[in-house]
Amino acid sequence: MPPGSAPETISILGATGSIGLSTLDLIGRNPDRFEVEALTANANATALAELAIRFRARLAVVADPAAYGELKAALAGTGIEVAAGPSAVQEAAVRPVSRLMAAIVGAAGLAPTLAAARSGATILLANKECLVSAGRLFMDTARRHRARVIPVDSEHCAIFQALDSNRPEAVESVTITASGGPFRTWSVEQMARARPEDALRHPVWSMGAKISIDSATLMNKGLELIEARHLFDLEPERLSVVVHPESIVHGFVTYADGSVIAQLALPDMRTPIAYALAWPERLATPMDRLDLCSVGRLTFESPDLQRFPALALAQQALSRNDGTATVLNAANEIAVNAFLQRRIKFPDIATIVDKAVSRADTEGVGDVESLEDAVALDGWARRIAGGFISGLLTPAG
Ligand SMILES: NC(=O)C1=CN([C@@H]2O[C@H](COP(=O)(O)OP(=O)(O)OC[C@H]3O[C@@H](n4cnc5c(N)ncnc54)[C@H](OP(=O)(O)O)[C@@H]3O)[C@@H](O)[C@H]2O)C=CC1
Ligand SMILES: CC(=O)[C@@H](O)[C@H](O)COP(=O)(O)O
Ligand SMILES: [Mn+2]
Repeated sequence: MPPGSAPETISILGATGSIGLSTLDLIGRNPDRFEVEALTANANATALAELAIRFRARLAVVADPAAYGELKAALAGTGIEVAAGPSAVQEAAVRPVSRLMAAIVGAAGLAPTLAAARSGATILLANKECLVSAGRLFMDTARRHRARVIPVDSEHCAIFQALDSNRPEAVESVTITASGGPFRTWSVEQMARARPEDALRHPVWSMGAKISIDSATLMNKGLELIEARHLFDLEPERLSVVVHPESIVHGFVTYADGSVIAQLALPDMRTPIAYALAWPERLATPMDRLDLCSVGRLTFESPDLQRFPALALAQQALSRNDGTATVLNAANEIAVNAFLQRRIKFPDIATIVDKAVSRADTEGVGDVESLEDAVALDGWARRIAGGFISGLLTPAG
């Protein structure tokens, strides 16, 4: 940023979460460079109010209307605007800002992030489910309204940096890495007994609960393949996953001449977030630097689709152009919640997603041409997955 420039304004959807807090950590370290416009959360009014005060936000919004009273009371006399409800989150998302961090977890992020795309915003996209649920619609909308989409997901930030935008035809393949999650070396029998606390213990990253469970099933990598397809407009055949337990290499692009361009960094989300906050500039970060001699060895292996069927399910959805990925995503959200509530076992997550996708196939999956299509298909898949969980439905009907 040139000296004397006005600060950039930033809004954060999902400010109280893991990505939201890491973003605010960087903003707090650069008070001359960034100002906060709007912060949103779901129901965590106390944490949101504290952040809004500390970062001098102009607006604080909770999606859950039941949390409005608590937020209003906590911000009384501060001059910070307060609002509640999904439509207020959407209004926060379209407030004019320099950059919008989209870090709501799950398909709940789709409507506000799509609204931001329609407003032509510069979107720092962490909310991968929005691209899984409605990737073509989202990217077409962004293109039509000249919204810029800068990836935040670590692998996609890596690919974004490794891609040569002048030579898209020279890209042979794109590979994203997976840590392998907490169960990388566990047998099927061990995984059948895995408890939520085991699955939440990620070996490398500290993240929110939903993405941590997705990492344990490897569904996260499947969602990321679909995310990459839409973000970079790549054919499914060019996309692959390699397991890399050290999580130092985040992704790489193989070019027609055999060159492989990778991005490496210690696993800390503040690095990709800093990249997105400053692109095309670079923001200084306070973390340790990668020292390859102290890391010593970088190892790689193929994902085991037998032990991790969720990845195989997502790979099948990757090559479909209809709403299969919308169904996969919604059923996964329901199954992950049920596992976290100890209502189902760990392997049931993939089984329920499989059953929901098969049911959609049998009934004929529609296309996702609009937000309404995505919301309807998402709702249908949630009901179907919920029915399977409750044992009310059988695969035959
Ligand atoms: N954490 C990470 O390191 C990474 C995360 N991502 C992606 O970023 C996104 C956020 O992940 P993460 O920060 O871990 O998630 P968290 O669970 O830590 O935070 C989620 C945020 O979304 C808010 N939220 C939850 N539900 C709703 C809703 N229905 N409406 C509005 N807001 C809601 C939460 O508010 P409240 O606190 O009130 O519940 C919270 O602010 C996900 O899509 C994830 O896949 C991608 C790469 C890495
Ligand atoms: C930090 C990040 O980008 C996560 O999506 C991460 O990739 C999760 O770890 P896994 O590689 O285990 O899924
Ligand atoms: Mn990732």
